[in-house]
Amino acid sequence: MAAMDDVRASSAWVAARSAHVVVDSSGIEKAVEEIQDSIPKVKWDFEGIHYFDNGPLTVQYLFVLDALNFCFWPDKDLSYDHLALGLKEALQNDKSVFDSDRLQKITGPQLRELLKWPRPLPLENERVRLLHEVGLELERSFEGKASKLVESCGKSAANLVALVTRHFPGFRDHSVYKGHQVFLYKRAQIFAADLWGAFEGQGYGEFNDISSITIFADYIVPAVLRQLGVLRYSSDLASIIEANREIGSGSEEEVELRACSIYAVEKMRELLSKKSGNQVLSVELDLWLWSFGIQCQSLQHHRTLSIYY
Ligand SMILES: Nc1nc2c(c(CN[C@H]3C=C[C@H](O)[C@@H]3O)cn2[C@@H]2O[C@H](COP(=O)(O)O)[C@@H](O)[C@H]2O)c(=O)[nH]1
Repeated sequence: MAAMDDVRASSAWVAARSAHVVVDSSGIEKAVEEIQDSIPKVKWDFEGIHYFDNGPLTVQYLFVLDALNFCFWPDKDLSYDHLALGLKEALQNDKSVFDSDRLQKITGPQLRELLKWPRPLPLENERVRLLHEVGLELERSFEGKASKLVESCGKSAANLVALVTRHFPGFRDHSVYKGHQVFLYKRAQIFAADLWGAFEGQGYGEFNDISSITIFADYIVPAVLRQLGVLRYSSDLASIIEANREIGSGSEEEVELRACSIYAVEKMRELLSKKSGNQVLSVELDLWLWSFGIQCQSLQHHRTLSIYY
């Protein structure tokens, strides 16, 4: 559980000292009141864009997908959907496309071609480097297979997050805030959640501690939480976001946006279980918040160049 305790404790630490973002407890009460009778259930892959064959190749696909699941906004026409669908089609055309030896050799133009994207991808060199890292470490420690990585976590999502962040530096999503190390682990956690969602809690998606996962702090969820009145921003931060000005990776503003989102949803979750007596999963709340966010055209989000989300 240690990896998930780190995420919860360090997010709470930030929320207690946050200057630019406020978690509004009356906003939480209101949001919870609205959804307590029926938390809107959103089906994983509601978009119908992911590869799924119920076997190890799906695990390889999801790991590659989540290795690249970040920073789409610098290209206004690009979104997560293009990535999920592009990788799915690439795999359908060539079952060995994500073999670890091929990942280690992939180039920017090849990745672009796989995704049928006509111009360089945002942070393309980093995306390529991360695929090389994934290929190399999978080969070195897991017989080239992401499915072996998942098999070695003993049906624990928290172990999987710990294992992924230990072996793959590109997944070590953390910052230092006011001298304190803060763990957010967005892509490592979403990998566990994607397995759970895709395999419907069975086989490679069976985790006996899926409730230990938090939400995935990206650039959509904070914007939704703000819209719901759960988060409030300082006027300076609000005007930076409104003007589409970039926020530096690791800046106090950026860490607060992400950590306060995790903390606020944990609070929502506590309140929901207190009121209904049922345990609510962060994974479910995340998917509801995120799917609401991407369907909301007018939602403005913060812009940070980051490989983590
Ligand atoms: N919190 C959270 N963030 C998520 C996802 C997903 C996709 N999850 C899949 C799993 C099952 C579903 O069926 C989904 O397809 C992507 N993102 C993040 O959003 C941003 C992309 O935005 P835009 O540029 O507009 O496409 C980017 O930071 C990306 O990393 C999620 O579920 N939760």
